[in-house]
Amino acid sequence: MSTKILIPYYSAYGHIYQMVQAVAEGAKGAGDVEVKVVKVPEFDAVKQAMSQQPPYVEAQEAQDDIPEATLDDLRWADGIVWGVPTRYGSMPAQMKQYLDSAGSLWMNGELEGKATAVVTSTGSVHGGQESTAITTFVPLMHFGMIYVGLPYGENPEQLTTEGIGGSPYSASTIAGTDGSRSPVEAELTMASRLGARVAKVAGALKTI
Ligand SMILES: Cc1cc2nc3c(=O)[nH]c(=O)nc-3n(C[C@H](O)[C@H](O)[C@H](O)COP(=O)(O)O)c2cc1C
Repeated sequence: MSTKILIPYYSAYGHIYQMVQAVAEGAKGAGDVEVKVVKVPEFDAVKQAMSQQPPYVEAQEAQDDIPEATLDDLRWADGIVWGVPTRYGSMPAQMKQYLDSAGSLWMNGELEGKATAVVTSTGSVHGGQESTAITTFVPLMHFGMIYVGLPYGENPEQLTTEGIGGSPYSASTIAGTDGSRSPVEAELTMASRLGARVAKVAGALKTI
């Protein structure tokens, strides 16, 4: 039976959306893998507040066809890669609301033993690349998931003094303080490798 990888994400301006597409490609390339990309619901208040901001409106329109994340998606998955842009050094409330809505799954241990990983994005180089991944790790441990990082051996791009994303804790990108930077090849490559790694780990865990 194929390994099922779920990629729930939130992306206001499209950077995380690009990164999770790379994760999906990597996961699909890892063998008999089925991938589902889903977006967590946006808040009405944010939709309204941003309705006159073209970068937000255009990025949302590009995601129109992506289905909204449900709790059954989490049940369906063997492995889950979360797409989590930074808000004040940690996850956005939209993503937290989705995690909080999964209380019944936590109570029933339904996510225990599933492989998991994080893809993140910040405005600036030091704006929370690592803190967002590490703080997202915390609820994932409460769910009993098995966290998959981004090893240096497989991702030598991390060994750099340049301002690019990627750390042992997560694949990541930098949006730029005005949002004008797009994910670069090295960041997309690391995201893709992370997708493949989670798919392989999730597949192996199914056999235990
Ligand atoms: C309310 C808010 C808080 C933010 N906080 C941070 C932050 O703490 N550090 C940072 O580098 N960028 C911060 N940003 C920038 C976002 O992280 C950036 O827009 C995002 O990573 C882009 O991803 P997206 O295009 O997928 O939405 C913040 C943006 C907003 C709207």
